[in-house]
Amino acid sequence: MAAERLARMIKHLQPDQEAPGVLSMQDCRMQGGSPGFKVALLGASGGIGKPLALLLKMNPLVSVLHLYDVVNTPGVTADLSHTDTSTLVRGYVGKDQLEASLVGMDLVIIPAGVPRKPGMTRDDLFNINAGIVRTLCEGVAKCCPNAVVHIISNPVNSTVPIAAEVFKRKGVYDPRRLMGVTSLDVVRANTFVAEVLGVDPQLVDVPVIGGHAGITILPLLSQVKPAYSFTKDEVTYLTKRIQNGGTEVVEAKAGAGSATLSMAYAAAKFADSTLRALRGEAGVIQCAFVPSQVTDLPYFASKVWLGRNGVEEVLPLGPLNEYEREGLAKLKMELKASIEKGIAFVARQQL
Ligand SMILES: NC(=O)C1=CN([C@@H]2O[C@H](COP(=O)(O)OP(=O)(O)OC[C@H]3O[C@@H](n4cnc5c(N)ncnc54)[C@H](O)[C@@H]3O)[C@@H](O)[C@H]2O)C=CC1
Ligand SMILES: O=C([O-])CC(=O)C(=O)O
Repeated sequence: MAAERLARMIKHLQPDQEAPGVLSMQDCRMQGGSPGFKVALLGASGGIGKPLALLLKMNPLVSVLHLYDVVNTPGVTADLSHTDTSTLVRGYVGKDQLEASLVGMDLVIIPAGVPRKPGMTRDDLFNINAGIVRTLCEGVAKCCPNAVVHIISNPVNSTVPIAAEVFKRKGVYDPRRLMGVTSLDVVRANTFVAEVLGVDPQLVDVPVIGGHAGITILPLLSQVKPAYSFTKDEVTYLTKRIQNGGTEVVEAKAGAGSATLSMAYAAAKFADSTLRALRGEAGVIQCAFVPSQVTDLPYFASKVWLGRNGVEEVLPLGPLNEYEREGLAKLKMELKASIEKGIAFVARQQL
């Protein structure tokens, strides 16, 4: 049988090396294995990284998965490589291996960086995470400048502008290929709205716009699907709970970090949508924090149409009610400051 013949040809695969003198896993794929995308996960040993790596390895669209971190990727990779899905997983550890982890990648997902503890804002993470995102994006610019990049590291409202400025400085910027991951806000909104409506959350779709911190997270409950007319109290409760979802988890974890499992779930869904769109599937629409012209801010989260090139079109916000218009007016000042902080950070750097 073909599968047995291939199995005999692959004697033993170490995470980072192909067995000498036998067909490489890549060769085997070229002889009939499932084609797919090459995905790198930077920050793969962390609270988000590990479950996200598992979910990506279970995705048939991912043919090669590179796990990069400054610690522990050999163990994570060895463990994950024993799961019987066809995705080839390789591990890379330490900054000397960053470039090798990035060469040839189609999609790079970045959850590297420190998480919040109770009492902190996402902006309190800026001083550490800004430099991490900058360095990782320099690697992307050098080794896989055409890759789509998903930024998870907080504060997303600043780290996405940081990534963009790095790519601009390196001459590889394509706004269609840079996305801040805000899908957890949508996942939370769907869950909390479904609780109020008493329906399956999989049937609910709430667009969430703005950014990814506090009041910059603005659910558009007037556009919920299936259509529903919430009371004023329901709108206030749901909006605050969605805006506070991250803090709710940070407080419950009491110093042990922030959302990891729900974030991995949301990131895996967003990655799957992106890959389906890159493959040519029509009609893929998700919310993301992207370079945008739908408001007067240069970056904004809203529904985007994903396609073969990444973001094909940033969709208009649609009709907002008075509560949402007020929320939008309030969030813009905070979001503007966070965006400018990211841009100013890169302007001060020698890249
Ligand atoms: N966009 C969103 O909706 C969400 C964003 N986050 C953010 O994601 C980030 C990661 O969160 P967790 O996984 O819980 O944190 P964690 O501390 O568990 O894991 C972070 C990982 O990044 C690694 N790392 C640190 N510096 C690195 C570098 N220079 N290169 C590569 N890897 C590096 C660490 O070794 C660690 O394994 C945080 O900034 C957090 O605020 C968290 C939840 C939701
Ligand atoms: O709240 C945090 O620090 C992590 C995060 O972004 C979220 O859970 O939405």
